[in-house]
Amino acid sequence: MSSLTSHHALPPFPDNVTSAPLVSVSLAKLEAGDEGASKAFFTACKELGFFYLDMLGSTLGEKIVAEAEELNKVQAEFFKLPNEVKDIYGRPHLHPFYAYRFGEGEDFDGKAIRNENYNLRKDDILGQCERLACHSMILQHQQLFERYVYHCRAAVDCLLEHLNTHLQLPKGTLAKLHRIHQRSGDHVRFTQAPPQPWSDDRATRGQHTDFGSLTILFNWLGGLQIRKPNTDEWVYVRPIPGSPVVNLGDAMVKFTAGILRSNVHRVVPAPGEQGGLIRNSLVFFSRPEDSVVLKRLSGGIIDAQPVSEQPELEMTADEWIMKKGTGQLPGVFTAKGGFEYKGYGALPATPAPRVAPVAVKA
Ligand SMILES: O=C(O)CCC(=O)C(=O)O
Ligand SMILES: [Fe+2]
Repeated sequence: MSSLTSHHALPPFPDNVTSAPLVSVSLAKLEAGDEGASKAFFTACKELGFFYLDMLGSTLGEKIVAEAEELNKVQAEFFKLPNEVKDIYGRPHLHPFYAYRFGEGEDFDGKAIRNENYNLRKDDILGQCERLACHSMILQHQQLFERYVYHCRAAVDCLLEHLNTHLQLPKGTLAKLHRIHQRSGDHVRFTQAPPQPWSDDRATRGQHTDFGSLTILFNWLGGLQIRKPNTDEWVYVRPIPGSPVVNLGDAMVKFTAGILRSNVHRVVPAPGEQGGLIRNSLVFFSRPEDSVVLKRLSGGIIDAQPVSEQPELEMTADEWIMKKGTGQLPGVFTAKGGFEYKGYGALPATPAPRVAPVAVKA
């Protein structure tokens, strides 16, 4: 596998930092319906909401790994474009969310730097909407993007099917909420952070849960941290060649009334020697279809989850993404059916559009 990835060309992730206890789940085994792998996967989705998806030995998985390596080169090329060129594709003028964006920082010498990301939506890539303007170098790699989207979605569909089974939902329940050819907030994200000193402020502001369903994240360097459940302890996630990190987002918590976990995480400078390098990560976010209302599903083991008297924010996936993605819903949404606002500033002034009873994790 090491020849399939470029990790060997980078300084190693240090051994002297505590790393996150992510289990490894084999995609090949899940594809083959292996019961042990499926159980371990479901446990990881409930307990941590993060795991490694080992792509080795899966034809689909190895394609995804090879394509991620190619896209990693494309993103390095994209971020090298002059700032004024990248700004053409920036938010909010191009789009409030599916666009280029940067936050300002300082390098070790106090020089201004950009921490950048660029969201490319699935519906643009697959020609399912009027395409947002993008640079010609993105268009030159159209086929690669298309293959990547189809392949990541095939892996996501496999995971959703296993979840569907464990949740004892009617066959195809989750699949029907995530049809690839319907409009949704699925997107590919390029990210880049230059070497920079630790900043408490940036670390705190960066804490988040993902908004959607399942995220497939390729890391080449450390820097991703997760907060261990029920603690204030942050631990680094060690990058493993050929095994992207998969995590669950808010939608899965809402659909399952808190059975599944969307864990808080953040990105900080890579530890050790790796901290001297530009850090890129490549993210594929899957989301429910735009028109799906984010609320608990009926059926299977979800029906046994308690219902709280507290009102729940209830809106479509599209509304949720746009509000969360543009800072209108501060705070994180984790496993207990509610927001955590601590440390995230003031609550939004206007209440959310609709309310419904909230489900609280047992
Ligand atoms: O860069 C990373 O490792 C994680 C990025 C992330 O959490 C996100 O973009 O939501
Ligand atoms: Fe994230």
